[in-house]
Amino acid sequence: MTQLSVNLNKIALLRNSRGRDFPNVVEFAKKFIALGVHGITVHPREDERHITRQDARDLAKLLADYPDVEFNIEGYPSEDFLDLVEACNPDQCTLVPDAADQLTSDHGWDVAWHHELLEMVTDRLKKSGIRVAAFMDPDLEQIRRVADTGVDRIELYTEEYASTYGSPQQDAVLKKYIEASAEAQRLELEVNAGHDLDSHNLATFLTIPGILEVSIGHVLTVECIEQGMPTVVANYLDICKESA
Ligand SMILES: CC(=O)[C@@H](O)[C@H](O)COP(=O)(O)O
Ligand SMILES: NCC(=O)COP(=O)(O)O
Repeated sequence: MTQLSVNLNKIALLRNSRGRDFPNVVEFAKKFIALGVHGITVHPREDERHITRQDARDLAKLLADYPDVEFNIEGYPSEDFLDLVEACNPDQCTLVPDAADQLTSDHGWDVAWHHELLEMVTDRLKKSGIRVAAFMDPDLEQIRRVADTGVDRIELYTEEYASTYGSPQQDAVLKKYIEASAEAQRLELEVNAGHDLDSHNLATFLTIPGILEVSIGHVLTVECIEQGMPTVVANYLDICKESA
């Protein structure tokens, strides 16, 4: 069964839009946990446009009381980010090659350029007992290169899958992800996935064998506004239960 990790970035974005602590990110984490999600994901960006460093610390404190709920912190491994991750000590850190001015995450690592950085950061975080994942395109050559950096997992960047879902390109694109996931597992890398997954496209994606975790936030948040959190979370958990 694939684990569902809910990304709280957009709850924080709403909170930041009014200059007071409402909606409260920790309270929404509790609501999602009460509905049965397996994990909480946040992506504290340098400009704190949504999740702040304090949010991450507050969530770390909350999740210490929920040992069965995983905490995943995503971000670019700057010194400031790494200090925050070590202070929060999450179950997992997902390394994302985002520049500070990017609108959102839109590519995986180019390991040829960043091999040394990934190797050094991974070694540092694993010494704290943190599982390390690398945010990757479904690119076989990049996945082969990342295998010897020491990362435990990859997170497949699924925007291309989501944007072609339901189009004539769907099957060819899905095949790329099937092959990328299989190659990662052949190299003894575990596989997560995320970005633009939603309640319509997720079930087909989870026909790919061995997807351990999906992290979902943007569309899930909108679906919760439309349909209510209980209905939406129950639907995602049902889909995750049926994963290959
Ligand atoms: C890494 C990834 O694809 C997402 O987890 C990312 O956190 C999205 O960031 P925004 O919510 O800032 O678009
Ligand atoms: N790693 C993906 C994630 O955490 C959430 O991505 P999205 O669902 O907000 O696109």
